[in-house]
Amino acid sequence: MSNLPVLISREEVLRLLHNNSDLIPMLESAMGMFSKRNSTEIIQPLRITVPLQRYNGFLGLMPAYVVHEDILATKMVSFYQRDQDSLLPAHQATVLLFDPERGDVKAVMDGTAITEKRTAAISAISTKLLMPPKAEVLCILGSGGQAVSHYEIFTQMFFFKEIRVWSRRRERAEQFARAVHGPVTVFSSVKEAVEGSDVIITVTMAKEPVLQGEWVKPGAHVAAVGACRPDWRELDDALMREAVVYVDSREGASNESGDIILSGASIFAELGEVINGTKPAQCEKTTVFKSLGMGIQDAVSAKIVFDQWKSQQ
Ligand SMILES: NC(=O)C1=CN([C@@H]2O[C@H](COP(=O)(O)OP(=O)(O)OC[C@H]3O[C@@H](n4cnc5c(N)ncnc54)[C@H](O)[C@@H]3O)[C@@H](O)[C@H]2O)C=CC1
Ligand SMILES: O=C(O)C1=NCCCC1
Repeated sequence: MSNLPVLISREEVLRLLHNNSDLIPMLESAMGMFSKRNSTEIIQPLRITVPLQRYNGFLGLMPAYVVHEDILATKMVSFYQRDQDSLLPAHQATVLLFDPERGDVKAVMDGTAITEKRTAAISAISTKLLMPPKAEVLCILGSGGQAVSHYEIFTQMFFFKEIRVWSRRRERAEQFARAVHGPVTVFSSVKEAVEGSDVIITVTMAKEPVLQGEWVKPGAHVAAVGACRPDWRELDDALMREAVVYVDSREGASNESGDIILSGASIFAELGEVINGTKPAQCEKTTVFKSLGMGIQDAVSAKIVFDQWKSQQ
């Protein structure tokens, strides 16, 4: 009979991934491996998304097998476009980590925390590779869970002289500023927040563009994390067409990103190709990294959490 899986809570996942020195190198290694398209090394089908039209939401299923590390996992994530006043969460996820040989589930862990941490870590990798030299001003558009996790890892990994935040409701941006452990300036308009910024992170639930290319400083890097449906946008056509566009996965971006599909922008490279050195990082140009999220990112993060958790029992 198989053993019962262990349950790892949100608090434990956050604690085990906080400041974890394995997260960035393991994500980079998996992304690089993915971009080699060697199907004996990485198996990751396109995300299955089940629309929940009645509730304005989706259920995403994200299985992945990282063969060289022998990590088999799947994430189930629900996400909803809620009314501004709704008290229900926008995202909830669970990750199942399997024993690939036996086929049983070793751990069931909070996937919402994994999603927050790994998505921010991937944006930080894109920024490390693609930001202009001497980047001084960071701008965050949005003030939810991803905004917080991005603030945390970006302040750990980089030094910005100024960090700005904008949110649809100013009081939410002020709430964010009180919640994070460090300086941040609240802006009331996207244009003012963005102008002069060297790195811009978009972490909104917008369906229409919030960021316009004409506001973006030439040479800036944009880590675009929201708008994960083929008809949703965060960035306008001008930005998508003028910038050099990088993605996490060509298949994911071509199927799921409204910013790419609707603007007709061409994809220059995957992040993994830059990591592998097979495509250049065009830091002198305006760059957009369009992130959709990948099962391998969850699998690698779940393995780190499980190994750390086990070592502390
Ligand atoms: N690329 C990836 O791997 C992942 C992407 N995401 C996406 O990142 C985005 C942020 O996620 P969370 O912070 O977890 O969500 P959240 O619900 O905690 O925060 C969303 C933020 O967007 C703002 N917002 C909502 N509608 C807006 C609109 N029409 N215009 C401007 N701002 C609006 C909200 O005020 C809030 O500040 C979402 O689009 C989510 O689907 C989430 C997880 C992984
Ligand atoms: O990768 C993920 O996890 C998600 N991506 C897009 C939206 C919801 C969660």
